[in-house]
Amino acid sequence: MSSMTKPIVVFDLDGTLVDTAPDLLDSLNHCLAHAGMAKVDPVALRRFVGHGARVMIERAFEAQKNLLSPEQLDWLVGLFLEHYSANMPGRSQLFLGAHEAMHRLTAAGYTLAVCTNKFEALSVKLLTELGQADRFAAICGGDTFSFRKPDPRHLIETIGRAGGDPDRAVMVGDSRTDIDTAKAAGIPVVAVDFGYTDQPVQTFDPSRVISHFDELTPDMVQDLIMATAI
Ligand SMILES: O=C(O)COP(=O)(O)O
Ligand SMILES: [Mg+2]
Repeated sequence: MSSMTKPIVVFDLDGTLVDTAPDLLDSLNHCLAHAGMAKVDPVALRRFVGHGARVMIERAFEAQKNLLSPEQLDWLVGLFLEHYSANMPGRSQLFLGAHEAMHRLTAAGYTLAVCTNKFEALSVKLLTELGQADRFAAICGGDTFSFRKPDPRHLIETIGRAGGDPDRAVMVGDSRTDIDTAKAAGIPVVAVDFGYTDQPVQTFDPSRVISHFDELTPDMVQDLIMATAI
């Protein structure tokens, strides 16, 4: 571990940094309407997100007993991407206090990065349109590598691209996927309880749970890194 390497905080995107659900829902419903299927409501969406657009669409169709062929799924993913990308940033906004929390961490000497199962191009575009992309030393999506969360390599390689050290890193996420990923990587994980999960995040035993970004302080992050450094 080099003393020159800055400690790093890696954020999940959908449901953690940015409240994207209204736009994901609009674009998913656009696909369902095209296929003559019923719309999904915001509560049901929570069961479908977390593993990228392809899995979201597949699960939404499965829930209506519609099993898609790979060709149909390809077509629907294309339809989704076109609609979602064209309407971006839509109603998506940073969660309350996220801006200030990132600013505090950067001022305290932390590197920031994003590790998301969203497509990389969509993630970069969304963060750019929200004026946030420049804060991050790396933005790695579900298609950046040949593996993605919950594979711990997605997190480890994101840290690598950002010039960080996995021994001085903390993950922040909203789902079981994020918590499992961080645990498998041996990295402490702060769970937000306002994101997209159909079970309470406490169920998955994260290192900490926060209900507002005001709670994510440099002191908390440092304590978590110190606790794993022994
Ligand atoms: O959009 C998804 O399904 C997952 O995205 P996330 O990894 O940023 O939560
Ligand atoms: Mg998420």
